Amino acid sequence: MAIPKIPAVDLTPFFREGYEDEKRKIVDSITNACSEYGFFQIVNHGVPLDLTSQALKLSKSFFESPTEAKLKCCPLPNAPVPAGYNKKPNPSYEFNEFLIMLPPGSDFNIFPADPPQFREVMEELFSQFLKIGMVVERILSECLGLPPCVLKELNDDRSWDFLIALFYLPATEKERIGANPHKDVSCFTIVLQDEVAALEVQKDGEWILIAPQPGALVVNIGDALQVLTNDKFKSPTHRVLRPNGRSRNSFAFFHNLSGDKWIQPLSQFTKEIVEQPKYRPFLYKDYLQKRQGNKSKHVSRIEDEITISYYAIPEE
Ligand SMILES: O=C(O)CCC(=O)C(=O)O
Ligand SMILES: [Fe+2]
Repeated sequence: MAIPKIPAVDLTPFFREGYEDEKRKIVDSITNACSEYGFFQIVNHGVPLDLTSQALKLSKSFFESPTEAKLKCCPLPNAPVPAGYNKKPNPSYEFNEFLIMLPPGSDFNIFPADPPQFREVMEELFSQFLKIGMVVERILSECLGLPPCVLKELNDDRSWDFLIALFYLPATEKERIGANPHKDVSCFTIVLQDEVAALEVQKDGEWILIAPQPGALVVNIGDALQVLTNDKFKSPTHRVLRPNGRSRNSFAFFHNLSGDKWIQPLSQFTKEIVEQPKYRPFLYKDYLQKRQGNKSKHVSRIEDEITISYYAIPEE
């Protein structure tokens, strides 16, 4: 069997005091993976595996439930993010259904009433993603050669993070795309995938599979970190192909910044190393809204979508 190109890194040392050499090795492998692919995988991340498998099972049975049951979970009209059940408009260029969740306790969250444990399991999964997100944030700061608290000090507001449960139908003869090639708006994203191989990252024009590994979580860099690091870590283009003969489900957790934050390349990646900033300052919320706008257009062409290059300063 071919060795997966994006293997999983064992985070155990980060949950212990000491082990400085081991931690440094992990930081090195993650730095390499981020520079090469913008993706890495983690195991022994502290998120309980019985929780991840229960959440995957519950989400699958929700998406397989009758349409009327799912439509009871439609987003509220005034929600800032369409929390609840969404299905791509038809005709559409992608084929997935998803359930958006805001942090536990948000008034906008809408969960199916049945089974009764659905809400509790998803809220617990959210809390676990928040926790591992903060560990990953520290590790990424170190990968960037910064003190571990830099990203937390820049933004400690976790209320803009959100979690999406995704469901992809099997491929048909005509349609194979589950999620179109895209880059995430987040600072970084953590993905829990089931055992179906479908997620791919683009590198040098080739699509590379993020092979599912038991117990692993996938992490990818998002646009916000690309801007903050002035392109030192780039947000990778990735896509999901619908599998043959079966459905796939996954969760994507977006570790964001506060929407009210103005973002621009940090001085550590510009002034301090005599580099010109590659992006002009912008309000993170502004970008989130523009990207949301891409999604809700009924007929959309990928070329027409707004991406992070909207804020790029043209090179002289
Ligand atoms: O389903 C997946 O594995 C990834 C989904 C994704 O890329 C996204 O929601 O941004
Ligand atoms: Fe994505």
